[in-house]
Amino acid sequence: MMRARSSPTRLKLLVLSGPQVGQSHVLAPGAYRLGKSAECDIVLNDKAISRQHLRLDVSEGGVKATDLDSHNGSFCEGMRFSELEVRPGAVLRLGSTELKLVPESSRERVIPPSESTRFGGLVGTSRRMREVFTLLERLAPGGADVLIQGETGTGKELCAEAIHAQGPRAKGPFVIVDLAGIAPSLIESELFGHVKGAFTGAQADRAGAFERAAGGTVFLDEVGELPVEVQPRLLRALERRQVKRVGANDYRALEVRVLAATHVDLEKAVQEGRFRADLYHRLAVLRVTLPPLRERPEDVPLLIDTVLERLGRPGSALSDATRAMLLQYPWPGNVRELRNVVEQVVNLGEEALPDMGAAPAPTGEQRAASLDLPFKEAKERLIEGFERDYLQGLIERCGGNISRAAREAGIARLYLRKLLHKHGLSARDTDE
Ligand SMILES: Nc1ncnc2c1ncn2[C@@H]1O[C@H](COP(=O)(O)OP(=O)(O)OP(=O)(O)O)[C@@H](O)[C@H]1O
Repeated sequence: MMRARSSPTRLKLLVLSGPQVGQSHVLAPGAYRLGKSAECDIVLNDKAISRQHLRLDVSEGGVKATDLDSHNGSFCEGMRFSELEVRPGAVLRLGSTELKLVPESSRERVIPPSESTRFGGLVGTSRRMREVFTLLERLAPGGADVLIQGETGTGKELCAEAIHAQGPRAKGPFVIVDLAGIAPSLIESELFGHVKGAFTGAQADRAGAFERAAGGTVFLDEVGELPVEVQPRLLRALERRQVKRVGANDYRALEVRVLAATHVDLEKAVQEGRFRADLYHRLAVLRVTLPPLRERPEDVPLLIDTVLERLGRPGSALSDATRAMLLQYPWPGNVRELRNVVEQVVNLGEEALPDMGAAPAPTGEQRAASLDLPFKEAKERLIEGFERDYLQGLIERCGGNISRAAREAGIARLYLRKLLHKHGLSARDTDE
């Protein structure tokens, strides 16, 4: 096999299940054959795998997987494929063997997927979600603080509720603080409370969220929005389990579990100086990452049924054709968007489907395909794709700041917020 002398980001293949579970294979650039035959580069002794089952072509540009006409087929995220560009994080399944592509430096270990397809209100049949359930089953009863990461709509709040409900302080209060929805100047008092006269408008003593959550759990949503000057205070509260109201002199000891969630990459925020490294490390001791829905389409059918059940509607409320369409969609707004679409279809009928809003950005191939559609539909698709590309670039350029992005694009902030919402994108709505 040919190997290049060096490669910048090497990948490895982690065997998640099957007879070789726990093994890993570093993938230098080159071609690899996977199968039961001893002649293969990666031998997998799995009865349901063909002698020569799959080929992986690894180059610096990526990894291409080609099924070698195997008897039982090759699958990725529940779909059978004959040829596929595999991105890091993807899980391939051959027979009863699952293989995950991860960076070589990854310290990720094999997590056995939970037997259960739910944890509290969270449901999911995919391996990724059942791994999350295993972590949650281990973490929740201990009562430790947990950082929950995931894109918007992936279920972070639901996850926090479930950790609280299955933790030692389940009988205590569950207090939510949405840090993105509070003016930065009021955050400290919201969290820790204040004494009368501490600032203009502080007309009486007031307990903060930490005190109100005493004996229970405080959930800090969008913790990445915490102003830098308040960050040392949160760090102190986490380390010493005590808080001081704004304007007070004394600290009060608190028995409280702290759960925090973020949809932004906090590690990047640390590198950019927007988030303190010490606070990040304290928060990230125990982490749970909820995968985006587009990486686990196997979960879509159960999620649809769960939404229908919550609406008190039978599974037959959605036709097979609609279900098939929902399976194809990339869900930029994740489970929240799926829930909204199912509700819309149930209430307005299946003709509501073409107005699903956030159409995916069309690839070159899809753009060409849309030339076959009726003019109006083709035009709408292209515009949606353009909007999404434009907004993504804009938000990235403006560091996620809505005010700056609206100024740069020459549109009103409210309109920009609506557009972002429509496309399941998020940004910070703060005044600079
Ligand atoms: N795995 C899941 N199973 C069932 N329902 C889910 C799941 N994930 C999310 N939901 C539902 O999707 C909606 C959005 O979830 P939630 O509010 O917890 O997301 P979030 O990650 O906190 O979003 P944001 O970052 O925008 O605050 C809720 O209605 C929630 O009940």
